[in-house]
Amino acid sequence: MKRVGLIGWRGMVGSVLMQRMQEENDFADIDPVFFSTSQAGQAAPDVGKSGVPALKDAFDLDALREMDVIVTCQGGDYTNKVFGPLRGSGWEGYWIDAASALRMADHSVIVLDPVNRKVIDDALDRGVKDYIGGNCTVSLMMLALGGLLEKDLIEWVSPMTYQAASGAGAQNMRELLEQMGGLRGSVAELLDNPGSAILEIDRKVTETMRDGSFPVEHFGVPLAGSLIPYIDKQMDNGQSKEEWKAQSETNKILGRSDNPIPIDGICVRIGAMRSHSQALTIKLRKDLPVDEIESLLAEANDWVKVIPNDRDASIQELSPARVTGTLSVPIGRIRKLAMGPEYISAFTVGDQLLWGAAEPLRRMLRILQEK
Ligand SMILES: NC(=O)C1=CN([C@@H]2O[C@H](COP(=O)(O)OP(=O)(O)OC[C@H]3O[C@@H](n4cnc5c(N)ncnc54)[C@H](OP(=O)(O)O)[C@@H]3O)[C@@H](O)[C@H]2O)C=CC1
Ligand SMILES: N[C@@H](CC(=O)OP(=O)(O)O)C(=O)O
Repeated sequence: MKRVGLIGWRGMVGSVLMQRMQEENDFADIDPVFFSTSQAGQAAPDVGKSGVPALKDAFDLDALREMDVIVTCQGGDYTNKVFGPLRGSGWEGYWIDAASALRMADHSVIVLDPVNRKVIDDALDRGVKDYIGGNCTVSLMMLALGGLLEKDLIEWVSPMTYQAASGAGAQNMRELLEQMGGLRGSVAELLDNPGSAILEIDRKVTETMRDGSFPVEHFGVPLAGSLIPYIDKQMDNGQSKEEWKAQSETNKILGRSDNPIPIDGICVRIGAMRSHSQALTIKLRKDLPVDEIESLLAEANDWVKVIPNDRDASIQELSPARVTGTLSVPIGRIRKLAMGPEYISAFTVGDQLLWGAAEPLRRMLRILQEK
């Protein structure tokens, strides 16, 4: 049984990973060892197994070196600090990581096995040891478009995203709710009176949002009742780092970095809690009928679900409210665009903590166990 070191397991992504591993009974097949950067010595979480040691220090290279596999959701700073010295000390175990730090490294593979199992298997055969989860928006888009990507039917994609607060972290989710509550509170009396003027309500809400006491410590600006058209760092070419990831990561996942599919759009943070949505403009390599496109998409994997392009099905099925907490990746609003027969639209939604972060990692751990 493989000794698996788990780091970052009590964070937001890590907790979702733990929950999924328990649901799928993954702990039965591994020998888990839990680490912490701040709580070494405390009791390990109960995963229904005896003999699990107390939390080890996540910076203790000797303890880490004893692991056959390390799974970390602790974040890029931790990876940058520990990975180099650990490998430098001769450790040859498998490193599975949610953070972006090693994604584009030559020695790593980005894992999304329903889409790139072959790339993963080839890498395992070549002795690659570093397997990194993709960016949430990228993984969710690729699961949704798997059927078209597999058949190389996409010439280019422009994703315009509507990303949830969870992508920015736990504190940001809390801040979004504080902002929502603050806005509601500022007009409570007016709302209680059905006869009050809506423009007065609107004026007060806007005033509250712009007030210096409005909670914006984590987002920097209001998100509730507003949006933020920039995610991650600023790059010199005008893209945000989140926008840059779309093309670079997708093509690395597909193993076609030398013949990349152009993918570029604008990433926007909206006031959803933990599911990302994206509106896609796609240029196909040829004119395909919509029903054929839908069949290809629907057949690609067990999680994608094609939603008919009608109003009721779209508003019921294609929303964060519907998708959050599930592994389902619905895609709908598929239709030909006015630009020509090769141009189609689509809209897709997915839980960014499940398929967007935790699920590809636990599945990679499963793949290692099969080997
Ligand atoms: N948020 C996201 O959507 C995504 C995040 N990622 C990656 O995963 C990394 C971790 O993200 P995320 O899970 O959001 O980070 P969190 O901030 O939720 O957790 C990170 C670590 O903070 C420590 N911690 C301190 N106080 C607490 C507390 N009260 N509750 C829980 N943990 C606490 C824990 O480490 P310790 O036990 O050592 O103290 C924990 O592992 C990111 O940096 C990113 O690289 C990847 C994809 C998506
Ligand atoms: N940047 C993503 C979340 C994330 O953690 O992405 P990455 O794993 O690429 O750093 C978002 O804000 O929604």
